[in-house]
Amino acid sequence: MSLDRFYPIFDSPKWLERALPLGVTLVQLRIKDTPETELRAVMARAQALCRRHGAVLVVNDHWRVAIELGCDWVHLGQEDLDEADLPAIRRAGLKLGISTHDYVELDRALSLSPDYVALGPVYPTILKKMKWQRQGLERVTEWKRLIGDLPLVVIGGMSVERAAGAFQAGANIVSAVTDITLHADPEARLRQWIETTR
Ligand SMILES: Cc1ncc(COP(=O)(O)OP(=O)(O)O)c(N)n1
Ligand SMILES: Cc1nc(C(=O)O)sc1CCOP(=O)(O)O
Ligand SMILES: [Mg+2]
Repeated sequence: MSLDRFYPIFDSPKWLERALPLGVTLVQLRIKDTPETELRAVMARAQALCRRHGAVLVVNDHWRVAIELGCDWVHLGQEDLDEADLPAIRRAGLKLGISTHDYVELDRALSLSPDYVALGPVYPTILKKMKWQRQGLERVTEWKRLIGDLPLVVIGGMSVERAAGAFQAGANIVSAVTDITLHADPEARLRQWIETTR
């Protein structure tokens, strides 16, 4: 099953209630600083919403909860990989997306047979402090050459206006957070994203 080209990331199921009815079909729930007991209920809510709308849910970081709930996808960064039980993740049938920011991380990611590779930050991001400088579109093209047929997700400072350039450079999927969540009219912005990427 191929993934949609638009991949928004949200920090609450409340956002899914707004985005899924508009036609978003691939979404990540990225929740930080929430106790695992509470997390389970939040993820279960997200999972139910995605199932109802026929959307793919990617659980960021919380692979144990993803296994417990029988989710389909998990996204892990390099630090997450240090403590993740990859055989358990695979036994549970979870598909795996992995973040990369340089060649060493890409080598490691590819050695783990991911189901997509993410590259970032393509442009500067205001969402979180990162030690990585902007990668730029040339790096997107290089990453696509290096990973071949694996889906390439690009992230970091992405916007509706920047999506076409990223696709031309070789990205398969564009991921975004603040371009939507900080927009004055997030629903209108989501509609623009869907129009631009379909
Ligand atoms: C699609 C996508 N790409 C990259 C990330 C970042 O993951 P990670 O490096 O683990 O950082 P956190 O998001 O956990 O802060 C992502 N979540 N999704
Ligand atoms: C969560 C995340 N990971 C990144 C990476 O490069 O791995 S950039 C990023 C933030 C994306 O938010 P925005 O679309 O608002 O820039
Ligand atoms: Mg992470």
